[in-house]
Amino acid sequence: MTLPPVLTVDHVKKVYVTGDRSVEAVRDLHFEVATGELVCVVGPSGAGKTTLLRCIAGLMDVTSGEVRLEGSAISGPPRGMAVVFQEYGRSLFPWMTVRRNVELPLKEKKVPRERRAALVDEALATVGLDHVHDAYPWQLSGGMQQRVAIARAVAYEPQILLMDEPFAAVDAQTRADLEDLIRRLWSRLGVTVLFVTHDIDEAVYLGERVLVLSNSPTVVLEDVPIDLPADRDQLATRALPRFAELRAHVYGLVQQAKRGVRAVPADSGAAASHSTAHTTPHSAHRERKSL
Ligand SMILES: Nc1ncnc2c1ncn2[C@@H]1O[C@H](COP(=O)(O)OP(=O)(O)OP(=O)(O)O)[C@@H](O)[C@H]1O
Repeated sequence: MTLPPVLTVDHVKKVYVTGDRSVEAVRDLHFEVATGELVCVVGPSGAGKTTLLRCIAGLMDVTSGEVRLEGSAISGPPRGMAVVFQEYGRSLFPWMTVRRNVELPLKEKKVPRERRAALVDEALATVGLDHVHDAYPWQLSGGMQQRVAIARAVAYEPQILLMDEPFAAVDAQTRADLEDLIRRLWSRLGVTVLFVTHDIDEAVYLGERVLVLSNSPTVVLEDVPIDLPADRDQLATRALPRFAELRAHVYGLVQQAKRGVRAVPADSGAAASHSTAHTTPHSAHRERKSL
């Protein structure tokens, strides 16, 4: 049985208009994300990745087309979404403790006090920060602050978690740890994740699918299924020949996108030619392990 899409991006177009100038950032983006999928989005700089995420998050109106969450059109920030941005320093309130930062959206959602406390405790424990409840964000490292931002998103119990370059500002080791944290959270909570990144290796390592965008005005150049085993490991997964094939395929697509290619033949790449060990989102769910 196929699950209905939790998210539908239905022929979305976005034109920025400033005075008498207009920029067509997104021309015609169309894709669906099924419940429980982890989908990564890559594309050249300026392809419209942030624009797309802001439209999905209801932070900006689309020019035409529609974004639907569980079949209902989005016309403002929907309750069922949480967003983690790159600038953790700006997304946390420096005058509030870690605990208060994580709790704030739950207060706004009118979650009762006891339930709030339980959700905050669990989220901070899940990201490995149960020892810093009373610290202030500025007392923590960059990687820890980004964990707080992730805990805040997770405590909110979103149907869909949007992430915009969330690890771009942390060091390589922390980045690898946070990637594994996202895989574990996704696996344990069954949350749907849409993850925007510049990093092709990261997209292939994390995703069950990678959407490669053309350059602006943007369309989906290719929707690449990532048929790697669901249980991922920074060393073993990245050493797989299939990982190298997929990385090369996505890299090639991004290079084409930079040159202005806007459509690729359906049977052109490694991704399409490999069918063994394919892990669908639903079979992946069955294989996932607990934290
Ligand atoms: N507020 C705005 N007003 C006018 N044009 C904008 C605005 N924001 C973005 N753009 C334009 O829209 C296009 C897409 O920008 P966007 O920031 O969404 O791309 P991106 O893929 O996220 O870029 P990057 O990877 O460099 O972060 C670019 O041409 C950009 O100049």
